[in-house]
Amino acid sequence: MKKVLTIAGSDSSGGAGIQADLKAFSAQGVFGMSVITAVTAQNTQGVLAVQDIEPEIIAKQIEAIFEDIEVDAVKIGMVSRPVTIHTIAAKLRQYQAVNVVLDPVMVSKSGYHLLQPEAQAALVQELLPLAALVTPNIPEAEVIAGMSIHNLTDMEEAARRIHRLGAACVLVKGGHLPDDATDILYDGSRFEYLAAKRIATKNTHGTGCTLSSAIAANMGKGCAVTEAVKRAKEYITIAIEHSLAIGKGVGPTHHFYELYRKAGLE
Ligand SMILES: Nc1ncnc2c1ncn2[C@@H]1O[C@H](COP(=O)(O)OP(=O)(O)OP(=O)(O)O)[C@@H](O)[C@H]1O
Ligand SMILES: Cc1ncc(COP(=O)(O)O)c(N)n1
Repeated sequence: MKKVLTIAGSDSSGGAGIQADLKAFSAQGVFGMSVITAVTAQNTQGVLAVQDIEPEIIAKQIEAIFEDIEVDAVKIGMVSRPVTIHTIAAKLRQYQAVNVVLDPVMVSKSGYHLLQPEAQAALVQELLPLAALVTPNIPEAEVIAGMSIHNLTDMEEAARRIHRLGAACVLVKGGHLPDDATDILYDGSRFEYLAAKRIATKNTHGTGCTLSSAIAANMGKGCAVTEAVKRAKEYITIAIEHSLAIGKGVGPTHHFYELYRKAGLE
């Protein structure tokens, strides 16, 4: 079985972060492992509090895994602060981690700054060059590329700029634009459009976490980036179609729908 690691924050409500990542890994049939960077007290309505994990413990978690287990892919999510980023980058370089997918989480759907603004530069300088793929949403792509994005042409230009900053491939996600949910993948030479009809639901908590984890899982299974992104896009679309009206706010996606359907448990 392939073994895939998520380095991210814990979401107590189970819709985003580490919890979403591990559910997506299981649904994709890979063995999931986790390095927790921060513990958030969070639900479908917002983030109440965050406790960052000390860098020594983050480093030890990474060491514990890489010293013992072969890691087929790594997904990086919430990284909070500069010292967290330095620690993760140094350890991933030390262990020559492969198939690194970076979801540059900045602000939660509820508006909480999960990445301190002063950590943005470190994320770009230290984590982007380690990434086989980076998956910014529109606001994140705007910050990293230093431009505003209103349409698909702007998304292409942002992808070019982010590629120049050191990421091997860039997936700019269109979930935040008003039209169809079209994402654009750029590998430094060509653009690939991944289109899906916009699903009318408010329950999109953790969509970016789920997508990047499903991509990492498929890369861990040996897919090239384009194939991994195509499979993950199909997965996130089904997970949003069957998203769950849990809680009073923005509910989570439904990871196990496909498995339930196949087993006749729907
Ligand atoms: N309403 C929707 N219908 C269909 N697909 C959607 C919808 N909203 C988002 N998506 C898709 O979900 C994936 C995640 O995109 P999105 O832009 O929401 O990421 P994100 O903002 O990083 O997510 P999050 O911050 O919630 O983890 C993309 O493939 C996007 O196209
Ligand atoms: C621990 C953690 N990681 C990532 C997100 C982003 O997800 P969203 O934008 O849906 O709030 C989150 N809310 N919490």
